Amino acid sequence: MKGMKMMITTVTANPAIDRTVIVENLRLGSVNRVIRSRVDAGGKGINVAKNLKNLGDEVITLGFLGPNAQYIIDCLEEEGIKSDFVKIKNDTRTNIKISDISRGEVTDLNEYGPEVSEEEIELLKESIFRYAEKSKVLVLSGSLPLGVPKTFYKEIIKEVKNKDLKIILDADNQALFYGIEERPFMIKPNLHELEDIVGRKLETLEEIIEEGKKLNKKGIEIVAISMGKEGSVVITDDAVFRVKPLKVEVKGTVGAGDAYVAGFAHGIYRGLSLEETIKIAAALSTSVVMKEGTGAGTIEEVNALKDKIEIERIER
Ligand SMILES: Nc1ncnc2c1ncn2[C@@H]1O[C@H](COP(=O)(O)OP(=O)(O)O)[C@@H](O)[C@H]1O
Ligand SMILES: O=P(O)(O)OC[C@H]1O[C@](O)(COP(=O)(O)O)[C@@H](O)[C@@H]1O
Repeated sequence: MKGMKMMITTVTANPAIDRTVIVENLRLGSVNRVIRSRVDAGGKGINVAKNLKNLGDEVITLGFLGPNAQYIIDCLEEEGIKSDFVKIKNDTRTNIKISDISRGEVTDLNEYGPEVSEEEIELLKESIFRYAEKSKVLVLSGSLPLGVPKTFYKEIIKEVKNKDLKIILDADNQALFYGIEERPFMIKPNLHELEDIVGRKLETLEEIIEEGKKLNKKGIEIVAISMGKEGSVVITDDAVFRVKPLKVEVKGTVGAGDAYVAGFAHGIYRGLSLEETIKIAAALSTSVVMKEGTGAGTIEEVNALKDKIEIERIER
């Protein structure tokens, strides 16, 4: 077993305590009553790890964690998820999610996150390098807290990239822009993030696919573009797939993108076919939108939804 790559590592540079408040007919500038509220351990890599643990994969999650974030550690321990965070001086952020059940909309108020020092950044980098050696899949997700250079993901990809380690990058803006330059194995921008990096609005599916293909041509093997209630498209060297959304009762969309990424990490880790992987990703993310708060999907939910996912091979 020595030297075998056994695990998936997820990185959350900017974890969050997600506080979801459920309201009816949110009125800005007025007093609103909160019907109920909940707190979840959040942040993209943490959510990916929660889904992967539910699917039975060997996963560890890394990142920065402030002195106020014992709650996150407790949640992860309770779910049996391994973690190895760099403990930092400043507090982890709290992200507020206002879920308006009358309109079926969630409004996210995401903080920038704590200021992180150069020494703390070095510690996380070293830790990622160490775990990458033992990993088959490395998931780099989410925003970067203050003080972390926008080239952070790019530098990591450059250092650890090799044919035995598949890197999934799920970031936005400059962190994604620079990260792409080192050609991770996969990226999963949502439509808005894709528009940000291409610098224009994309009105049609053809335009979206065109831009996805350009990214694939740069050497990114899987470009998955998620489009919320419109489903997703997946572009590889060999094919373009349109993944139809399922019509379900939506209770909260927070964590849907992370579940989608987890589905891919799972499929890649287990060597599943691309079509099976896409179905798992779509099923996991669908199960998350059917839950309040920052949800994660389960094996039972994936099994119940997976075969309902329709995938259309549109070209190549
Ligand atoms: N309203 C919705 N109805 C059904 N499925 C949804 C809905 N919103 C998201 N999803 C599922 O979750 C996936 C990821 O959602 P998306 O909102 O694009 O990600 P992100 O959270 O990264 O913005 C979609 O491709 C789809 O499978
Ligand atoms: O790191 P970012 O981009 O600020 O996003 C953090 C937020 O995104 C989440 O990870 C959810 O992400 P998705 O809805 O894209 O899956 C929350 O848990 C967290 O509050």
